[in-house]
Amino acid sequence: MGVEVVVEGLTKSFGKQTIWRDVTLTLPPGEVSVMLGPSGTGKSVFLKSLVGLLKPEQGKIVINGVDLVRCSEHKLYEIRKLFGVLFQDGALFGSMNLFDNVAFPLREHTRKTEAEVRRIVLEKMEMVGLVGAEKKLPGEISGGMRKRAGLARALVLDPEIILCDEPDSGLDPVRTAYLSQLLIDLNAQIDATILIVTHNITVARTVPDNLGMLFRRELVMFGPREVLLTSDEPVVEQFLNGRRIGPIGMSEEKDQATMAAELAHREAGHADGPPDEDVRGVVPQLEPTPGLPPRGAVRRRKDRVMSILHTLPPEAQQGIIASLTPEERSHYRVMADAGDRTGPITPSPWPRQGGVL
Ligand SMILES: Nc1ncnc2c1ncn2[C@@H]1O[C@H](COP(=O)(O)OP(=O)(O)OP(=O)(O)O)[C@@H](O)[C@H]1O
Repeated sequence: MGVEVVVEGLTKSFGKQTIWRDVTLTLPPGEVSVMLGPSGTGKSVFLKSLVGLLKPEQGKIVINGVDLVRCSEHKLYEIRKLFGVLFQDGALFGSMNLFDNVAFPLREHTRKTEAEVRRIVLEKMEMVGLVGAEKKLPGEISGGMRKRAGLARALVLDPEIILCDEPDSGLDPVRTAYLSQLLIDLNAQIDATILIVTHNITVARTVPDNLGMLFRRELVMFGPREVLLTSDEPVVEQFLNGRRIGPIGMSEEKDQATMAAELAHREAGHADGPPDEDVRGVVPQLEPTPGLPPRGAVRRRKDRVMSILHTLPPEAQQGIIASLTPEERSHYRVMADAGDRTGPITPSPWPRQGGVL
């Protein structure tokens, strides 16, 4: 199973520019999380900090009891082996074919024989649907294939934590849907902890167990997907709906006067793109492809989320309860019309036999 990543009070600056401050969140083991945020809010800096490529000035990143911010280079090297990272552009070596690109971490970091390297590389290339493309150069394949090759390379050291920086950038909506399914299938197969940075709202609504957002140098929220998907925070509403009107501006946040002027223009009839559609709300989460094992994280997450249900906003509670099966409702002792719970839930034991949940 993937490992837990605990981030506490993390602050990162470059010179006088604070990128974000006091970020606290936990990536639960084996769960899939997505981090949203307008361009330039430091999502990539956050991923690079998690893997130890950048050093935050304050706070902790604790993995397996080791604080990456303060540990020795030797410990950092050991902890880094738990990670597989898919960088934004795939970061493939242009002069190496896909096989050698994917084999690179194995040849660099392990003493495996060429026969073992071959077996592992072909296994991972099959997982991402690249069998037969081993001899191609990165320049000879499509962007989607490059992403998948980057993912295969991120998988060769059997990572327990996978970080994906905009895995969908440059992909068409259909390829993005395939990539989303691939990430969920991978999670079902290897149960790794996954953090994805994306601007794609469909990915954010359908892939993760947890959702977070960075804005104005802070973590606006991070938690079960239902919380962000039903939030009325203006910045969340603007971002999910892709609207111009709201606190996010072209280069930075807007001041109150600009926001008021934009609203006045709209009220005076200025066309502002498509009609006001609100995509907020909880939609079903992607499931692994039939035939694959169920995701181990699903049951663990349900137990975790139900234990904190009473602390969540009523809309999120309703979204969570609506997604429960009848067996789960009875296990968690939830009434059909429940919502807006104010006290913790005491689950009853799972039945010995009975349907798969
Ligand atoms: N090594 C660095 N030195 C100085 N500033 C940096 C460095 N890396 C990133 N930054 C700055 O940190 C800020 C956040 O950058 P980052 O790439 O993390 O944003 P992002 O949220 O991932 O943006 P996007 O969504 O556009 O990819 C930017 O202002 C960037 O210029």
